[in-house]
Amino acid sequence: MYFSLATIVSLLLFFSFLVILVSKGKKQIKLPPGPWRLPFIGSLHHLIGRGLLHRTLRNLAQRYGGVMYLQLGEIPVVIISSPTIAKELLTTHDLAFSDRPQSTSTNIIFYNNKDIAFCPRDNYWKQMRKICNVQLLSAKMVKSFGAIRKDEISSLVSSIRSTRGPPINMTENIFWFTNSVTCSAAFGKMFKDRDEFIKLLKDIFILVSGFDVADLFPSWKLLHKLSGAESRLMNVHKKVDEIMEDILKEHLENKATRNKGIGDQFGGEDLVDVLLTVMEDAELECPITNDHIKAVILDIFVAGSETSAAITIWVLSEMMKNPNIMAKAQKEVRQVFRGKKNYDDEENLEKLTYLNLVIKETLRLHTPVPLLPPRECREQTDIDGYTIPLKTRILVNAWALARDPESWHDPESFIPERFENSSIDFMGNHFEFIPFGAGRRICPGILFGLFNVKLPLAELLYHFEWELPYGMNPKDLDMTETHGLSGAKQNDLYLVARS
Ligand code: HEM
Repeated sequence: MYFSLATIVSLLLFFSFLVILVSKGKKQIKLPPGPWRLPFIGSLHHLIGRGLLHRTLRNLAQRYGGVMYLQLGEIPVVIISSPTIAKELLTTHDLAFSDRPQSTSTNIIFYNNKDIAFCPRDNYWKQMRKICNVQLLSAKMVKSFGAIRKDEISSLVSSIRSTRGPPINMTENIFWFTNSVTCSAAFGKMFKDRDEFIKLLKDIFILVSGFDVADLFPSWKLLHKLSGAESRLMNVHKKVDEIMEDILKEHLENKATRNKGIGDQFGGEDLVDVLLTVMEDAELECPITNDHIKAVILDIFVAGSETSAAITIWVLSEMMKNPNIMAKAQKEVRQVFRGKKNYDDEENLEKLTYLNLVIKETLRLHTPVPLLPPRECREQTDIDGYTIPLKTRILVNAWALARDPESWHDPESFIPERFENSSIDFMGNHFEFIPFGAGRRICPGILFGLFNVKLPLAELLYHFEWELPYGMNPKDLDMTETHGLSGAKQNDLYLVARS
């Protein structure tokens, strides 16, 4: 059957007319403004090859506003860069925006997102957040890990003391410290595969925090295979799973012996013990299995260790760059600790007022998670006069909020004193400063993380004088941030320690 050209044109005109009529019948939605888009890739050309993502997004937001719309491949994304709009999103509309989108990498690593950080906001997430707040990361539990922290810090101090002269890779040492503390807290002191496990965690962090282009084209299944990322993820996952299975087996055997009253080979209760006890609770709304336990424990490592290590390294770097700040913080630590028999009691950390200001200012200037992990819109919502359609991904640029010139005086400079006599805190109430996020999804590990930052800093200031290697001028210290989604320092920090 053949149609003449005139018939085809008439049909096309008829259908276009129908489409216009139908769309006029629907309520018009007003998307937030954003840069121009290309077919297929959308706005990707505004981001690729333009440097660090959070900086590029801030530059675009300066042109298009605090709420900006991008089309990244097949994914609609809204970027929030204004404290007022962040507040509206994370308080008034938090319920609509507390879901997480699913991605291939987190699905593979976290046992089909059976963890807390990347799982959707469902009853399972609610149950696990509660267990996290009340048991795993409660103030009581975190304080009970004080002995582990003391042990690990004294190994770090001894190892630095024994170096006697040559530059020390502080980035590696601090990363090892935070992971060792987390390992002992999660698995107990007798964990035999610790070194292998910590190495694998580094790989996981790189794979999970990368910007995987394949995730932007979910319908192109082949792209995931071609990029090679999937097989790398499966490989690491398999190795980590074998180690974690062994840990669970050992803990179950230990629990059985303990129940028989034969004694405890592992020392006090660790996070795996707590989760195994939770697993036995027949009243749980969402029963948990070994995979859930493994996913939650991995979460604690991935979400907690790199962030704490990154911020500690930035504090050290900023103090090396600003010798006056270093001198003031060191004087305070020595005054507070001097003459005390138990100087390393963690209560003393609270008395380090100036060091706490330095940490706060570092969290502002070097936001460890510059773009908060993506949220997904679960119902169409109006924000600041614009419509955010269902399933849109939301990226809150916490880094941009912390440098917003309308909220901060001289935002690019490192000035710890700005927080003196200021009520601004990082508990998710001041939207110009949300290094731990805000709303229902706010970080549950703030206390655990802060102990892992304050303790090594205080001890390193107390025991050593610090110098840059090879007579380097503090002005020349490289402060470049890494690529990827973490805001860590790109190059390792090397320092010379004098006892
Ligand atoms: C300085 C250290 C840390 C920083 C800067 C940090 C930052 C963050 C941020 C920005 C989020 C996302 C919040 C949001 O979406 O609004 C988050 C979530 C999370 N963090 Fe932390 N974190 C730190 C330490 C820790 C530690 C030590 C742990 C565990 C021991 C931890 C466990 C988690 C978990 C489980 C989530 C997911 C929460 C959810 O989605 O419900 N974090 N963290």
